[in-house]
Amino acid sequence: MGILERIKEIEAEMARTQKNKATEYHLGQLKAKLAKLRTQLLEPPKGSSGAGEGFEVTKFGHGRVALIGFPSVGKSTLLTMLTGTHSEAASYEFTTLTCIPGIIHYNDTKIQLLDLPGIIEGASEGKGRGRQVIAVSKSSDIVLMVLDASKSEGHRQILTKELEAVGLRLNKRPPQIYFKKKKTGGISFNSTCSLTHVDEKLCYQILHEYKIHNAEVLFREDATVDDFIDVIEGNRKYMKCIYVYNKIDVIGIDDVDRLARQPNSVVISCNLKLNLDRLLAKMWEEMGLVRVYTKPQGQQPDFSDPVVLSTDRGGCSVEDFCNHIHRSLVKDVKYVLVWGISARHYPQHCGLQHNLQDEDVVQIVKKKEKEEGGRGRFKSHTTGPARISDREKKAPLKT
Ligand SMILES: Nc1nc2c(ncn2[C@@H]2O[C@H](COP(=O)(O)OP(=O)(O)OP(=O)(O)O)[C@@H](O)[C@H]2O)c(=O)[nH]1
Ligand SMILES: [K+]
Ligand SMILES: [Mg+2]
Repeated sequence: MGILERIKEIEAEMARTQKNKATEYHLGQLKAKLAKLRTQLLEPPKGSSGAGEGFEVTKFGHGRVALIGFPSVGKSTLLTMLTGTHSEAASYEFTTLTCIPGIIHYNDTKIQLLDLPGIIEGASEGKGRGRQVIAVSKSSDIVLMVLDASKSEGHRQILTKELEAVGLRLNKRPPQIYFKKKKTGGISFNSTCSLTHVDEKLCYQILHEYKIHNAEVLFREDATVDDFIDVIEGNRKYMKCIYVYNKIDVIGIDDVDRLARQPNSVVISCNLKLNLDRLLAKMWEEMGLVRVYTKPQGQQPDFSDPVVLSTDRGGCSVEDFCNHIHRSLVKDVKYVLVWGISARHYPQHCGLQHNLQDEDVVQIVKKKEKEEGGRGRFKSHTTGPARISDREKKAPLKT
């Protein structure tokens, strides 16, 4: 029997099984079996390198955003509107057959936006180009799930299920469960809170299913059996997702209002150019990018060319900032001067571990190098925290 048939069989058995206290162990075991099969399904088939079959596009810019959705919801129209790169749009399904990259210029950063073929139910099991589309989504920093506001609201659930089936977790944080495999010593099971979804026996059984007999498990929150399986599998990707309801020009105002109030959702119309700026602002916010402006001694920072850091990728410490400029820089740094939100006063002397925030200004003071005299405008000891204002950015600097 193939993997797909076994998945179908287990899903059918789960659907038949009533959920109650007596079946909870059996259901947990089925869930673990299912998760193992899904992981197997993701492995490239034996004898293939796995290369060449996807649509790899070189990463570019400070972040990557993927457009995921059913066919003809307006993904290509949206890419063309936001990036100026033309991607063919038409009223028939599967107009787009490959991955088309474009660039969004926003807040002095460049964000790569990827248009992708439409995906359909069953994508996670290889229907259509689902597998390739999902691989590209996994490589991005956030996902925009594009939905047709005039179509069934069930589409959002179907797509979420498809993405979950391949290990993507949307708008969730990793479960607070410590898990470590050991060589010997059996299984030690502990929790820091009372558990209402699982008990020790259920967890042992799941571990048994994975043939794990020595491990340390510590639940730090009231997690579910699905969370526990996610932690054991260890290959889950936790991503932000914005639900983008397009085509609001064809629905009534009450429906627009209801959709707009759902969490993580933005309503737009490409045809009427409605709310696209709100979408960009939301996207920017969710990406959590941190722009840091470098200030050479005695000079004004270049406010059009930030170093862009990210908490999710690489971190936002002064050390990360230095590494971004040059790998060998860190060893020469004595301390840095920081102006902006992260500074308690202006300028604050900070070490490598200090965490920077969006729009901070940083001057690096190297070992055996004297810091700037007290004349520059940035030297003034303003009380923080405050952003460098737009006016300050535009004003000419006397140094
Ligand atoms: N009414 C309305 N139609 C739209 C809007 N945006 C796009 N469309 C139309 O929807 C149809 C599909 O648009 P596409 O951009 O090709 O959609 P897609 O999601 O890229 O489709 P595939 O590549 O086939 O998956 C086209 O006829 C567009 O003109 C909108 O805001 N309102
Ligand atoms: K289309
Ligand atoms: Mg398209």
